[in-house]
Amino acid sequence: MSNTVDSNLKAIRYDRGNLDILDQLQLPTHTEYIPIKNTEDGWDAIKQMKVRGAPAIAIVGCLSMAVEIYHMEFQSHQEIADYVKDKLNYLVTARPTAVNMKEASDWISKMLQELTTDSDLSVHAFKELAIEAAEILFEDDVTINKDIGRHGAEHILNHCQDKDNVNILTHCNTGSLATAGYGTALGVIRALHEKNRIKHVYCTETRPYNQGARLTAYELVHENIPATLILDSMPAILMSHHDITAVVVGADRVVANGDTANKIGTIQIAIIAKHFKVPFYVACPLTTFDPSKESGKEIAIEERPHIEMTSIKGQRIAAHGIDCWNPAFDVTPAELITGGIVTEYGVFKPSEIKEKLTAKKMEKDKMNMNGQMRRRSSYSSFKTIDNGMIQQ
Ligand SMILES: CSC[C@H]1O[C@H](OP(=O)(O)O)[C@H](O)[C@@H]1O
Repeated sequence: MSNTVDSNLKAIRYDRGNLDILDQLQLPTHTEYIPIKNTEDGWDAIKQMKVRGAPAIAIVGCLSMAVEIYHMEFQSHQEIADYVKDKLNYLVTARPTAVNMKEASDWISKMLQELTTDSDLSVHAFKELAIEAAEILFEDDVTINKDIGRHGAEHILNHCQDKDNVNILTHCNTGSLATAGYGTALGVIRALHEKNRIKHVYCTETRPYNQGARLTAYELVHENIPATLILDSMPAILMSHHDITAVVVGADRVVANGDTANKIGTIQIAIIAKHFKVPFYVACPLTTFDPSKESGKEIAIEERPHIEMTSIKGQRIAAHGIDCWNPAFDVTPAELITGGIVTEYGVFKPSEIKEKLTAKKMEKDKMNMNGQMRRRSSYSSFKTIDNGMIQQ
Protein backbone atom coordinates (compact mmCIF):
# COMPACT_ATOMS: atom_id res chain seq x y z
CA MET A 1 0.00 0.00 0.00
CA SER A 2 1.56 3.28 -1.07
CA ASN A 3 2.36 5.63 1.73
CA THR A 4 2.35 8.68 -0.43
CA VAL A 5 -0.53 11.12 -0.62
CA ASP A 6 -1.74 13.12 -3.54
CA SER A 7 0.78 15.93 -4.00
CA ASN A 8 -2.06 18.39 -4.60
CA LEU A 9 -3.30 17.75 -1.07
CA LYS A 10 -0.05 18.10 0.85
CA ALA A 11 -0.40 20.56 3.72
CA ILE A 12 3.29 20.20 4.57
CA ARG A 13 6.45 20.10 2.39
CA TYR A 14 9.69 19.30 4.23
CA ASP A 15 13.30 18.49 3.50
CA ARG A 16 15.91 18.73 6.24
CA GLY A 17 16.56 22.44 6.77
CA ASN A 18 13.55 23.59 4.72
CA LEU A 19 9.80 23.69 5.57
CA ASP A 20 6.91 25.05 3.50
CA ILE A 21 3.21 24.86 4.35
CA LEU A 22 0.10 25.23 2.22
CA ASP A 23 -1.59 28.49 3.33
CA GLN A 24 -5.02 27.03 4.11
CA LEU A 25 -6.56 30.50 4.54
CA GLN A 26 -6.26 30.86 0.73
CA LEU A 27 -8.01 27.54 -0.13
CA PRO A 28 -9.95 26.58 -2.16
CA THR A 29 -9.44 29.48 -4.58
CA HIS A 30 -5.65 29.85 -4.30
CA THR A 31 -2.90 27.28 -3.76
CA GLU A 32 0.08 29.03 -2.14
CA TYR A 33 2.95 27.49 -0.17
CA ILE A 34 4.70 29.73 2.36
CA PRO A 35 8.13 29.18 3.99
CA ILE A 36 8.44 28.42 7.71
CA LYS A 37 12.00 29.29 8.73
CA ASN A 38 11.80 29.12 12.51
CA THR A 39 9.51 28.62 15.51
CA GLU A 40 8.21 32.20 15.35
CA ASP A 41 7.00 31.52 11.79
CA GLY A 42 5.58 28.21 13.03
CA TRP A 43 3.75 29.84 15.94
CA ASP A 44 2.25 32.55 13.69
CA ALA A 45 1.10 30.04 11.06
CA ILE A 46 -0.61 27.89 13.72
CA LYS A 47 -2.18 30.88 15.52
CA GLN A 48 -3.56 32.36 12.28
CA MET A 49 -4.71 28.88 11.17
CA LYS A 50 -2.68 28.96 7.97
CA VAL A 51 -2.08 25.39 9.07
CA ARG A 52 -4.64 23.71 11.35
CA GLY A 53 -5.77 20.29 12.45
CA ALA A 54 -4.45 18.73 15.65
CA PRO A 55 -1.86 16.40 14.03
CA ALA A 56 -0.70 18.98 11.46
CA ILE A 57 -0.25 21.58 14.22
CA ALA A 58 2.12 19.24 16.09
CA ILE A 59 4.01 18.25 12.94
CA VAL A 60 4.49 21.82 11.67
CA GLY A 61 5.35 23.07 15.15
CA CYS A 62 8.05 20.43 15.66
CA LEU A 63 9.40 20.77 12.12
CA SER A 64 9.65 24.55 12.59
CA MET A 65 11.94 23.79 15.56
CA ALA A 66 13.89 21.32 13.43
CA VAL A 67 14.57 23.82 10.60
CA GLU A 68 15.49 26.51 13.15
CA ILE A 69 18.13 24.46 14.98
CA TYR A 70 19.40 22.90 11.73
CA HIS A 71 20.97 26.24 10.85
CA MET A 72 22.36 26.87 14.37
CA GLU A 73 25.57 25.90 16.19
CA PHE A 74 25.53 24.78 19.84
CA GLN A 75 28.24 24.18 22.42
CA SER A 76 26.74 21.34 24.47
CA HIS A 77 23.99 18.70 24.72
CA GLN A 78 22.33 20.60 27.56
CA GLU A 79 22.28 23.84 25.56
CA ILE A 80 20.41 22.03 22.77
CA ALA A 81 18.03 20.27 25.17
CA ASP A 82 17.19 23.56 26.94
CA TYR A 83 16.78 25.50 23.68
CA VAL A 84 14.50 22.86 22.11
CA LYS A 85 12.38 22.57 25.26
CA ASP A 86 11.87 26.35 25.41
CA LYS A 87 10.90 26.53 21.72
CA LEU A 88 8.50 23.59 21.89
CA ASN A 89 6.83 25.01 25.03
CA TYR A 90 6.42 28.31 23.14
CA LEU A 91 4.76 26.52 20.22
CA VAL A 92 2.27 24.85 22.58
CA THR A 93 0.94 28.34 23.48
CA ALA A 94 -0.26 29.06 19.93
CA ARG A 95 -3.55 27.10 20.36
CA PRO A 96 -4.55 25.52 23.70
CA THR A 97 -7.19 22.90 22.90
CA ALA A 98 -5.52 20.36 20.60
CA VAL A 99 -3.14 18.28 22.71
CA ASN A 100 -0.90 16.85 19.96
CA MET A 101 1.62 19.72 20.05
CA LYS A 102 1.98 19.40 23.86
CA GLU A 103 2.33 15.61 23.61
CA ALA A 104 5.10 16.02 21.04
CA SER A 105 6.79 18.77 23.08
CA ASP A 106 6.79 16.61 26.22
CA TRP A 107 8.13 13.51 24.43
CA ILE A 108 10.94 15.25 22.52
CA SER A 109 12.03 17.32 25.55
CA LYS A 110 12.06 14.22 27.78
CA MET A 111 14.00 12.17 25.23
CA LEU A 112 16.67 14.86 24.80
CA GLN A 113 17.07 15.41 28.53
CA GLU A 114 17.52 11.64 29.05
CA LEU A 115 20.42 11.73 26.59
CA THR A 116 22.26 14.86 27.75
CA THR A 117 24.69 12.72 29.77
CA ASP A 118 25.52 10.41 26.86
CA SER A 119 29.16 11.14 26.08
CA ASP A 120 29.07 8.81 23.03
CA LEU A 121 27.11 11.46 21.17
CA SER A 122 28.86 14.42 19.56
CA VAL A 123 27.09 17.77 19.92
CA HIS A 124 26.23 17.55 16.21
CA ALA A 125 24.80 14.04 16.62
CA PHE A 126 22.77 15.25 19.59
CA LYS A 127 21.32 18.10 17.51
CA GLU A 128 20.43 15.56 14.80
CA LEU A 129 18.50 13.53 17.42
CA ALA A 130 16.24 16.54 18.05
CA ILE A 131 15.72 17.06 14.31
CA GLU A 132 15.01 13.34 13.76
CA ALA A 133 12.47 13.30 16.59
CA ALA A 134 10.44 15.97 14.77
CA GLU A 135 10.87 14.05 11.50
CA ILE A 136 9.50 10.87 13.11
CA LEU A 137 6.17 12.64 13.75
CA PHE A 138 5.97 13.68 10.08
CA GLU A 139 7.14 10.35 8.62
CA ASP A 140 4.89 8.14 10.75
CA ASP A 141 1.66 10.14 10.39
CA VAL A 142 0.36 8.77 7.06
CA THR A 143 0.85 5.17 8.20
CA ILE A 144 -0.98 5.93 11.45
CA ASN A 145 -3.85 7.54 9.52
CA LYS A 146 -4.16 4.57 7.17
CA ASP A 147 -4.38 2.27 10.21
CA ILE A 148 -7.11 4.53 11.64
CA GLY A 149 -8.90 4.40 8.29
CA ARG A 150 -8.69 0.61 8.09
CA HIS A 151 -9.94 0.02 11.64
CA GLY A 152 -12.76 2.54 11.28
CA ALA A 153 -13.94 1.19 7.92
CA GLU A 154 -13.92 -2.41 9.20
CA HIS A 155 -15.88 -1.50 12.32
CA ILE A 156 -18.53 0.44 10.37
CA LEU A 157 -18.91 -2.38 7.82
CA ASN A 158 -19.13 -5.02 10.56
CA HIS A 159 -21.92 -3.12 12.29
CA CYS A 160 -24.08 -1.78 9.46
CA GLN A 161 -26.92 -3.26 7.39
CA ASP A 162 -26.23 -2.20 3.82
CA LYS A 163 -22.47 -2.77 3.50
CA ASP A 164 -22.36 -1.66 -0.15
CA ASN A 165 -24.10 1.66 0.31
CA VAL A 166 -22.50 3.47 3.22
CA ASN A 167 -23.54 7.08 3.86
CA ILE A 168 -21.31 9.10 6.19
CA LEU A 169 -21.74 12.52 7.76
CA THR A 170 -18.56 14.30 8.79
CA HIS A 171 -17.80 17.68 10.38
CA CYS A 172 -14.92 20.12 9.92
CA ASN A 173 -11.75 18.94 8.10
CA THR A 174 -9.85 15.89 9.21
CA GLY A 175 -8.13 14.92 5.97
CA SER A 176 -4.80 15.45 4.27
CA LEU A 177 -5.10 19.16 5.12
CA ALA A 178 -5.26 18.44 8.87
CA THR A 179 -2.44 15.87 8.95
CA ALA A 180 0.66 14.80 7.01
CA GLY A 181 -1.73 13.01 4.66
CA TYR A 182 -4.77 10.70 4.25
CA GLY A 183 -6.45 12.00 7.41
CA THR A 184 -8.23 10.64 10.44
CA ALA A 185 -12.04 10.78 10.12
CA LEU A 186 -11.59 11.53 6.43
CA GLY A 187 -9.13 8.62 6.44
CA VAL A 188 -12.00 6.35 7.48
CA ILE A 189 -14.03 7.75 4.57
CA ARG A 190 -11.08 7.22 2.19
CA ALA A 191 -10.72 3.61 3.41
CA LEU A 192 -14.44 2.95 2.81
CA HIS A 193 -14.14 4.59 -0.64
CA GLU A 194 -11.14 2.40 -1.50
CA LYS A 195 -13.36 -0.62 -0.70
CA ASN A 196 -16.07 0.80 -3.03
CA ARG A 197 -18.52 0.91 -0.09
CA ILE A 198 -19.27 4.65 -0.03
CA LYS A 199 -22.62 5.62 -1.46
CA HIS A 200 -22.45 9.26 -0.31
CA VAL A 201 -20.59 11.58 2.06
CA TYR A 202 -22.18 14.63 3.62
CA CYS A 203 -19.87 17.35 4.98
CA THR A 204 -20.93 20.34 7.03
CA GLU A 205 -19.67 23.79 6.04
CA THR A 206 -18.27 24.26 9.58
CA ARG A 207 -18.62 27.95 10.25
CA PRO A 208 -16.93 30.32 10.89
CA TYR A 209 -13.58 29.12 9.37
CA ASN A 210 -15.47 26.90 6.87
CA GLN A 211 -13.14 23.92 7.10
CA GLY A 212 -15.90 21.78 5.57
CA ALA A 213 -16.88 24.03 2.67
CA ARG A 214 -13.31 25.12 1.86
CA LEU A 215 -11.19 22.10 2.79
CA THR A 216 -13.17 18.84 3.15
CA ALA A 217 -15.25 19.57 0.06
CA TYR A 218 -11.98 20.37 -1.77
CA GLU A 219 -10.49 16.98 -0.77
CA LEU A 220 -13.66 14.99 -1.59
CA VAL A 221 -14.13 16.62 -5.01
CA HIS A 222 -10.41 16.19 -5.76
CA GLU A 223 -10.69 12.44 -5.14
CA ASN A 224 -14.08 11.97 -6.86
CA ILE A 225 -15.73 10.81 -3.66
CA PRO A 226 -19.50 11.41 -4.04
CA ALA A 227 -20.35 14.14 -1.56
CA THR A 228 -22.79 16.90 -0.68
CA LEU A 229 -22.07 20.04 1.32
CA ILE A 230 -24.68 20.85 3.95
CA LEU A 231 -25.19 23.78 6.31
CA ASP A 232 -24.22 23.42 9.97
CA SER A 233 -27.96 23.69 10.73
CA MET A 234 -28.86 20.63 8.60
CA PRO A 235 -27.65 17.44 10.41
CA ALA A 236 -31.12 16.91 11.92
CA ILE A 237 -33.05 17.22 8.65
CA LEU A 238 -30.36 15.13 6.92
CA MET A 239 -30.76 12.25 9.42
CA SER A 240 -34.57 12.54 9.33
CA HIS A 241 -34.65 12.34 5.50
CA HIS A 242 -31.66 10.14 4.66
CA ASP A 243 -30.30 6.80 5.80
CA ILE A 244 -27.02 7.91 7.40
CA THR A 245 -24.89 4.87 8.25
CA ALA A 246 -22.60 6.69 10.68
CA VAL A 247 -21.21 10.03 11.75
CA VAL A 248 -17.38 10.15 11.81
CA VAL A 249 -15.56 13.20 13.18
CA GLY A 250 -12.03 14.00 14.33
CA ALA A 251 -10.74 15.08 17.72
CA ASP A 252 -8.46 17.66 19.26
CA ARG A 253 -8.21 16.05 22.67
CA VAL A 254 -9.65 12.80 24.04
CA VAL A 255 -9.38 12.55 27.84
CA ALA A 256 -9.32 9.62 30.25
CA ASN A 257 -13.10 9.11 30.49
CA GLY A 258 -13.53 9.34 26.70
CA ASP A 259 -14.94 12.89 26.62
CA THR A 260 -13.73 14.53 23.41
CA ALA A 261 -12.96 18.11 22.40
CA ASN A 262 -13.57 18.75 18.73
CA LYS A 263 -14.65 21.52 16.36
CA ILE A 264 -17.54 23.68 17.54
CA GLY A 265 -20.82 22.07 16.54
CA THR A 266 -19.70 18.50 17.23
CA ILE A 267 -21.79 17.94 20.37
CA GLN A 268 -24.94 19.12 18.58
CA ILE A 269 -24.37 16.53 15.85
CA ALA A 270 -23.74 13.85 18.50
CA ILE A 271 -27.04 14.67 20.23
CA ILE A 272 -28.90 14.54 16.91
CA ALA A 273 -27.19 11.24 16.03
CA LYS A 274 -28.29 9.75 19.36
CA HIS A 275 -31.89 10.83 18.66
CA PHE A 276 -31.84 9.19 15.22
CA LYS A 277 -29.87 6.13 16.47
CA VAL A 278 -26.97 6.82 14.08
CA PRO A 279 -23.63 5.51 15.40
CA PHE A 280 -21.26 8.39 16.27
CA TYR A 281 -17.51 7.77 15.86
CA VAL A 282 -14.49 9.86 16.84
CA ALA A 283 -11.32 9.12 14.85
CA CYS A 284 -7.91 10.17 16.18
CA PRO A 285 -4.31 9.01 16.66
CA LEU A 286 -2.75 8.10 20.02
CA THR A 287 -1.12 11.57 20.09
CA THR A 288 -4.60 13.11 20.58
CA PHE A 289 -5.13 11.15 23.80
CA ASP A 290 -4.54 13.08 27.05
CA PRO A 291 -4.65 10.70 30.07
CA SER A 292 -3.66 13.58 32.37
CA LYS A 293 -7.23 14.93 32.29
CA GLU A 294 -10.01 12.81 33.82
CA SER A 295 -12.97 14.52 32.11
CA GLY A 296 -13.85 16.99 29.37
CA LYS A 297 -14.58 19.66 31.98
CA GLU A 298 -10.81 20.11 32.33
CA ILE A 299 -10.16 20.88 28.65
CA ALA A 300 -9.29 24.52 27.83
CA ILE A 301 -11.50 25.71 24.95
CA GLU A 302 -9.86 28.21 22.59
CA GLU A 303 -11.86 31.36 21.85
CA ARG A 304 -11.05 33.02 18.57
CA PRO A 305 -11.38 36.62 17.27
CA HIS A 306 -14.94 37.86 16.72
CA ILE A 307 -14.04 39.13 13.25
CA GLU A 308 -13.83 35.48 12.13
CA MET A 309 -17.62 35.38 12.74
CA THR A 310 -18.60 38.86 11.61
CA SER A 311 -16.70 39.00 8.28
CA ILE A 312 -15.94 36.73 5.35
CA LYS A 313 -12.94 37.66 3.19
CA GLY A 314 -13.11 41.20 4.58
CA GLN A 315 -16.85 41.58 3.87
CA ARG A 316 -18.81 42.31 7.04
CA ILE A 317 -21.85 40.06 7.47
CA ALA A 318 -22.99 40.95 11.02
CA ALA A 319 -24.36 44.16 12.50
CA HIS A 320 -21.77 46.52 13.95
CA GLY A 321 -22.00 46.66 17.71
CA ILE A 322 -23.32 43.12 18.22
CA ASP A 323 -21.41 41.13 20.86
CA CYS A 324 -20.04 37.74 19.79
CA TRP A 325 -18.97 34.43 21.32
CA ASN A 326 -16.55 32.39 19.20
CA PRO A 327 -15.34 29.18 20.93
CA ALA A 328 -13.42 27.10 18.36
CA PHE A 329 -14.30 23.77 20.02
CA ASP A 330 -16.86 22.04 22.20
CA VAL A 331 -16.75 18.86 24.28
CA THR A 332 -18.79 15.77 23.37
CA PRO A 333 -19.42 13.59 26.43
CA ALA A 334 -18.31 9.96 26.17
CA GLU A 335 -21.88 8.59 26.36
CA LEU A 336 -22.71 10.27 23.02
CA ILE A 337 -19.77 8.57 21.23
CA THR A 338 -21.93 5.54 20.49
CA GLY A 339 -19.90 4.03 17.62
CA GLY A 340 -16.54 4.20 19.36
CA ILE A 341 -13.17 5.92 19.31
CA VAL A 342 -11.20 4.88 16.22
CA THR A 343 -7.41 4.78 16.69
CA GLU A 344 -4.45 3.23 14.88
CA TYR A 345 -4.69 0.37 17.42
CA GLY A 346 -8.37 -0.37 16.85
CA VAL A 347 -11.84 0.90 17.78
CA PHE A 348 -12.50 1.23 21.49
CA LYS A 349 -15.49 2.12 23.65
CA PRO A 350 -14.96 5.47 25.41
CA SER A 351 -15.12 3.61 28.74
CA GLU A 352 -12.10 1.47 27.82
CA ILE A 353 -9.97 4.19 26.22
CA LYS A 354 -7.98 5.00 29.37
CA GLU A 355 -6.90 1.39 29.92
CA LYS A 356 -6.22 0.68 26.23
CA LEU A 357 -4.37 3.88 25.31
CA THR A 358 -2.36 4.59 28.46
CA ALA A 359 -0.44 1.34 28.01
CA LYS A 360 0.01 2.01 24.27
CA LYS A 361 1.28 5.52 25.05
CA MET A 362 3.98 4.27 27.42
CA GLU A 363 4.97 1.56 24.93
CA LYS A 364 5.19 4.04 22.07
CA ASP A 365 7.21 6.62 24.01
CA LYS A 366 9.76 3.95 24.91
CA MET A 367 9.80 2.59 21.34
CA ASN A 368 10.34 6.04 19.89
CA MET A 369 13.11 6.77 22.36
CA ASN A 370 14.86 3.46 21.69
CA GLY A 371 14.25 3.97 17.99
CA GLN A 372 16.16 7.19 18.35
CA MET A 373 18.96 5.36 20.14
CA ARG A 374 19.19 2.84 17.29
CA ARG A 375 19.32 5.62 14.74
CA ARG A 376 22.57 6.83 16.24
CA SER A 377 25.24 5.02 14.24
CA SER A 378 27.76 6.94 16.39
CA TYR A 379 26.91 4.78 19.43
CA SER A 380 29.84 2.57 20.31
CA SER A 381 27.50 -0.02 21.82
CA PHE A 382 23.78 -0.61 21.43
CA LYS A 383 21.85 1.08 24.19
CA THR A 384 18.23 0.93 25.25
CA ILE A 385 16.19 3.05 27.62
CA ASP A 386 14.16 1.17 30.22
CA ASN A 387 12.32 2.95 33.01
CA GLY A 388 14.04 6.16 32.03
CA MET A 389 17.58 4.83 32.50
CA ILE A 390 20.07 4.23 29.68
CA GLN A 391 21.16 0.57 29.71
CA GLN A 392 24.43 -0.55 28.11
C1 LIG B 1 -7.44 15.61 12.35
S1 LIG B 1 -7.82 17.28 12.68
C2 LIG B 1 -8.56 17.21 14.22
C3 LIG B 1 -9.45 18.43 14.48
O1 LIG B 1 -8.79 19.72 14.30
C4 LIG B 1 -9.74 20.64 13.70
O2 LIG B 1 -9.76 21.90 14.34
P1 LIG B 1 -9.04 23.19 13.63
O3 LIG B 1 -9.43 23.18 12.18
O4 LIG B 1 -9.58 24.38 14.40
O5 LIG B 1 -7.56 23.00 13.86
C5 LIG B 1 -11.08 19.96 13.91
O6 LIG B 1 -11.54 20.11 15.24
C6 LIG B 1 -10.68 18.52 13.62
O7 LIG B 1 -11.66 17.59 13.95
